[in-house]
Formats: sequence, structure tokens, C-alpha cells
Amino acid sequence: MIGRLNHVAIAVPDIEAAAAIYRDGFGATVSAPRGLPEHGVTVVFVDLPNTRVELMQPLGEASPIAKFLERNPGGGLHHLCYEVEDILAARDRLAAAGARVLGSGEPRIGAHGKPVLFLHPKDFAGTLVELEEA
Ligand SMILES: CC[C@@H](C(=O)O)C(=O)SCCNC(=O)CCNC(=O)[C@H](O)C(C)(C)COP(=O)(O)OP(=O)(O)OC[C@H]1O[C@@H](n2cnc3c(N)ncnc32)[C@H](O)[C@@H]1OP(=O)(O)O
Ligand SMILES: [Co+2]
Repeated sequence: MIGRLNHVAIAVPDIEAAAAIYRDGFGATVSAPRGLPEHGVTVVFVDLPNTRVELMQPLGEASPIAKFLERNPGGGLHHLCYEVEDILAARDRLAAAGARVLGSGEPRIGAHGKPVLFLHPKDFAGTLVELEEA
């Protein structure tokens, strides 16, 4: 069921500073910042040969990453995003096995224009998991 690693996400307090680390320090291709109010984050994507890094800064009053940054003020690894062929089939299989699907449980459109869902970190070895339909 599980497919490619789509991205590794890092929550940061200052997205321009984090983007500069990858652009100027590592020489990576880095996108312009993009605000996604429906997800409560501003994102920058770093393109790597085999995957992407998603840098995220809180956006708005109720950002889902605000509490994480309170606990980790310098930033930190936030989630892994795996591709799946059929997101509803993947959700139903994981939920039937006892995993908690976050939010309404219905997929929303993510940063790449594809349906995404989040799974509770306590059910996945302490790692917040995002599923994205391939
Ligand atoms: C850009 C769009 C999209 C894309 O297409 O790529 C995105 O990636 S959007 C990314 C941001 N959106 C989300 O993260 C949505 C899903 N997240 C949530 O619903 C919440 O953040 C959460 C996972 C339920 C956590 O909620 P929060 O209020 O911050 O904390 P809790 O107190 O409820 O946490 C409970 C428990 O879990 C631990 N925790 C929290 N976040 C993480 C994490 N990222 N990784 C690992 N563990 C995490 C937290 O420490 C608590 O543990 P205990 O203290 O032991 O209870
Ligand atoms: Co993500």
C-alpha cells in the first residue's frame, strides 16, 4: 500500500532563514514561500534528487504547527508524507487496524493539488504521517 516518500516536513519559526540554509548553504533549488491559509502554514519546498523537504512556518491564529513550535522553538522534524495509490482505501485499511485519522477524516487538497490526510503520531512510532494520493 505505501509508496514513495513524497516529502519530509520541518516546522520552523522563520521560513526565510530556513530557506536560506538550503539555498545558500546546500545549494538546493528552493521554491518561493506560499501561504496556504486552509492548512494554517506558509510553505517552501526544497527539491532533492529523490524527494522534497517541506519547510513550514505557522500562518494565522489557529495553525496546527503552533503548539509544536512552542515545544520546539528552534524548529524540528514535523511529519513524513508517503504516497498511496488510493487514499480512501489506505485510510479505511489503517482505521480498521486502529489508527486515528486526524481532522474530519476526509481528505483535503494539499500543497501539490492532491488529496491528503494526516494520521496520529502516537499510532505511527511517534511520527506524524501524511498520506498523499499519488
Ligand atoms: C502544506 C499542506 C500539507 C501538505 O500538503 O504537505 C501539510 O503538510 S499541512 C502540515 C500541517 N498540518 C498538520 O500537521 C495537520 C495534522 N496535525 C494535527 O492535527 C496536529 O498537529 C496534531 C498532530 C494532532 C498535534 O496536535 P497538537 O495540538 O500540536 O498537539 P497535541 O498536544 O494534541 O499532541 C498530542 C501528542 O502528540 C505529540 N505530537 C504532536 N505533534 C507531533 C509531531 N509533529 N510529531 C510527533 N509527535 C507529535 C505531542 O507531543 C503529544 O504527545 P504527548 O505530550 O506525549 O501526549
Ligand atoms: Co506535508
